[in-house]
Amino acid sequence: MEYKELICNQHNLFGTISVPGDKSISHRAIMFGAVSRGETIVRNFLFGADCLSTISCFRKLGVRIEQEQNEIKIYGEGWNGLKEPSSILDVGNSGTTTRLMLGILAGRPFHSVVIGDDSIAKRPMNRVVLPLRKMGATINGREKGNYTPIAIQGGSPLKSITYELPVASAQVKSCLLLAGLQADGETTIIEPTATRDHTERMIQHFGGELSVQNNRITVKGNQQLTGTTIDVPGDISSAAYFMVAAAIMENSEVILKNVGLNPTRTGIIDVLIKMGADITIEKDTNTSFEPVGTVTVRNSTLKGIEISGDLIPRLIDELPIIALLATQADGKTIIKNAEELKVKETNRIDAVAKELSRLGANILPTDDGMIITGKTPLHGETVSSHGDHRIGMMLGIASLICKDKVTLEGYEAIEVSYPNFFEDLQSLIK
Ligand SMILES: O=C(O)C1=C[C@@H](OP(=O)(O)O)[C@@H](O)[C@H](O)C1
Ligand SMILES: C=C(OP(=O)(O)O)C(=O)O
Repeated sequence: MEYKELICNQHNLFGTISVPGDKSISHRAIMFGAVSRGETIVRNFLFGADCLSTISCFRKLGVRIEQEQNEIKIYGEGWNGLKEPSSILDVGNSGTTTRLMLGILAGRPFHSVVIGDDSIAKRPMNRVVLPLRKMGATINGREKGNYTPIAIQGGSPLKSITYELPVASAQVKSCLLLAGLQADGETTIIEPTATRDHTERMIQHFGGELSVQNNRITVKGNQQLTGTTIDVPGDISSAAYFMVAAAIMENSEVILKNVGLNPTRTGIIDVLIKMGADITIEKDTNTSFEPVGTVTVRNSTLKGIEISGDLIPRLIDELPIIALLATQADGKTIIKNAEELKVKETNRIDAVAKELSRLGANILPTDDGMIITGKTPLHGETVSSHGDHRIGMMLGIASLICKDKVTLEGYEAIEVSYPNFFEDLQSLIK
């Protein structure tokens, strides 16, 4: 566990940055490139630990993936280009890699074993294992297949299904769409609430067929995809830390370029607007399959709001930094319907409440979210990332407004999605 003394007692943040590539899109670019025929070029790929785990797994599955300067080249040979791995597929800390890859492996005629770190070993896999078994895959694992290590044997032709998701999860939806692309017949996934649609966009970008009607997504089986070029937008989940920092620090203005503005991901912008933040959005015109633009945030007076319902999947990973934002807003912020936070890299309801309370925030964990009462001044303390990148970065921003020294335990966790987070933050401190 590494300790880092964080930057504290700052009053303004000023400048322009481009955050690194989107994590969800980077994972998918590797996976779709790997199962397509022909070359795929990925620009602005996120070189974070999670996406590197995806590359390492697909290399073990026999796919040639090369890094050339800042680009990744994937030499796909179609679904049949994947080969039985001779060693365990290690997903590290990445839930996205685990769940999406299982959807691909379910249709491949070989045996593989998937393992990850201690956090992955606690994250529920039944949400993908049960429907994949319905489609015909043989999956075994700890606690009847709910936890890694998981062994999967594909081979028998996959049966298409119509499946209503019990939880709003883009990972489960994507896993089943990836299996559905290899199945006989049409697979339909019904979502309770819209979740990020990067997989749907990517299927079409790689030349596949897909139809979306309201909350029903249908893919035809036995589809062969074709390699393409992907420009990964900047990750709005990473940009969120600087949006919040600029909103809560006196005399600040941060301009974020090339931020992904897919409407299934922009809940953080809706929240900032509703709380009274000074924020402007300028969409780029020459966007490809994912919208991007420039987001400018300046300091302003903020008020507490309720965050619940359909909004939750549109900002699920931003809730730790939104909790910090709420500590600097007047009145109560109530976060509801966010029980999914309990099964992320750590239990994010408990971790956020515990660490922000240590810094002096008034925050009450609830069964499906939290209640934050502001505005509270924050003070220095030793805090922990709980091995979770999003908690680590949220505390990195919190320390900026703490009066005195904050030490972060487990700061190496931020490698997962934003290896240069502290360097980029430092560049905005004037
Ligand atoms: O599909 C994806 O890329 C992701 C979906 C979300 O997870 P769930 O599908 O579990 O909600 C999100 O929390 C995760 O960071 C990335
Ligand atoms: C939950 C996250 O990722 P994953 O599920 O891929 O581990 C995240 O990045 O916040």
